Amino acid sequence: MDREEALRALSELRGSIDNMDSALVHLLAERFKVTQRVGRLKAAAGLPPADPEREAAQIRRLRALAIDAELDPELAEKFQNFIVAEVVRHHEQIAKERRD
Ligand SMILES: O=C(O)C(=O)C[C@]1(C(=O)O)C=C[C@@H](O)C=C1
Repeated sequence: MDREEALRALSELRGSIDNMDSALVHLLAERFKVTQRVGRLKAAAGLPPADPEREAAQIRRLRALAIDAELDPELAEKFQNFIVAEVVRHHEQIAKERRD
């Protein structure tokens, strides 16, 4: 493969990466819209921001899905933990704003 061909192939692959990154941003936006509602619901009902049992079940499920999809389950777990930590932070903020 010469340099020209390599650059064409790279550009095509990057187009696909950009489409998938866009999809991820849209999915995350929807997920955070829903978790904001969950945060308000929990704060109104006096429920704790975090639910460790639910989190453990989500990790088990996502690790199994990742293995099935040939994705490193460690990556799936790290990604989920990163997202959920941010959600819990938002829930705590919502609960605090309700108290103040
Ligand atoms: O399901 C809940 O109870 C949520 O608050 C949502 C969520 C999530 O982002 O999936 C976030 C925090 C909880 O610890 C568990 C799950």
